[in-house]
Amino acid sequence: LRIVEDCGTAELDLTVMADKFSPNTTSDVAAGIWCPPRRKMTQREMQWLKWSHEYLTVLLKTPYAHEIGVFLQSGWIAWMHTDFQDPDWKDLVQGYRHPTKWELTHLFPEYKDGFFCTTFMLESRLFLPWVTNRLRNKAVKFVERKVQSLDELSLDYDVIINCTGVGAHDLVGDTKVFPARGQVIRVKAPWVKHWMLLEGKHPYVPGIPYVVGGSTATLIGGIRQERRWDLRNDPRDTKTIWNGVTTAFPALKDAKVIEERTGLRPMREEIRLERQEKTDPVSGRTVQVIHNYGHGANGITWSHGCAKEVALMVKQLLQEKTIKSRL
Ligand SMILES: Cc1cc2nc3c(=O)[nH]c(=O)nc-3n(C[C@H](O)[C@H](O)[C@H](O)COP(=O)(O)OP(=O)(O)OC[C@H]3O[C@@H](n4cnc5c(N)ncnc54)[C@H](O)[C@@H]3O)c2cc1C
Ligand SMILES: CC(C)C[C@@H](N)C(=O)O
Repeated sequence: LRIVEDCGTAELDLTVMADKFSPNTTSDVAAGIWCPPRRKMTQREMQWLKWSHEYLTVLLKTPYAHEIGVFLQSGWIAWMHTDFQDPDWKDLVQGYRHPTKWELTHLFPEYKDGFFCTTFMLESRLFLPWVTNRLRNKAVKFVERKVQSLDELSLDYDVIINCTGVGAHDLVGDTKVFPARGQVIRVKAPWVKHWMLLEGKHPYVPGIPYVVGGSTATLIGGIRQERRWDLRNDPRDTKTIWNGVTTAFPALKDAKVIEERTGLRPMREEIRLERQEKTDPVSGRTVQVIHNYGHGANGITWSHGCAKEVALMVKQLLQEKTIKSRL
């Protein structure tokens, strides 16, 4: 969508290729809260976050924001330790502050610190169908296909944008990418109006439970299993989620279950967003690859900022006239 909006379609013939489309992607499993990781950010990462935030600000003011899953929600991260450090992006979200004494005493007993803020929600299960329709209306093609190697595409396309998430591990043999398996339960609990995420080992709350209000359902979770690849819902994880969430937030005990989903967060030490020139081993034809994957537990948060940089790279390629038109 960013490429279409920033580069136009006049010069471009675009195809979106994937083995799974919405509602069957990792992004469809995500809660969709705009919350970056709490680590030191580079200047480039801060730029992506600013671009993402700006884009959501524009979407929020459209009359169809609610239909595409964009809205604001306030909430807390409660932190078990006293060493909590304010993140570099704290001024991008609204009203960032530490929890009050009342909140720590009554909402998050035993937790020591954390923060409260108001931030965006972007629900992929509503947003992705909207993007798909918009792209179809711009004559962008959609092809369901599993790609085994980028070489398969180098005869038919001038630019390949590799946004394969955890799939990049096999597709381009990037062993730095690995899954952090997550499982979530969508429940009917319209009384939940805030997100709450508990972090660190608590004396009696099991796991790392979280609750996030959505436009039609509330999402509860807290599973994070590194290097586990299977996508089936595991009843042991269901139990862990229920025990953690209902111990911390007893009002959820009677919430009706709508569905359970499992997804693989595409973990990588840093996001890979870079250009690479590839020469087809058989034909000798050169193709431009833009890699954009490895967004970890926060891919919805990064998405528009990274997409904007990809669009700038495509624009640059068009200016260099190194490509013709097929993406
Ligand atoms: C439980 C859970 C909760 C989360 N909550 C949040 C949240 O609240 N906020 C947030 O910012 N992030 C959250 N995330 C993280 C976020 O979901 C991911 O970072 C994001 O979805 C990654 O998006 P992606 O497009 O890179 O990957 P995906 O959504 O996995 O999309 C990759 C696409 O590439 C295709 N593909 C892969 N390999 C191939 C191949 N070889 N051939 C063809 N197609 C291929 C796939 O079929 C898919 O269509 C959460 C993740 C989980 C699991
Ligand atoms: C919903 C969020 C509080 C947590 C989400 N990023 C996850 O990876 O599960």
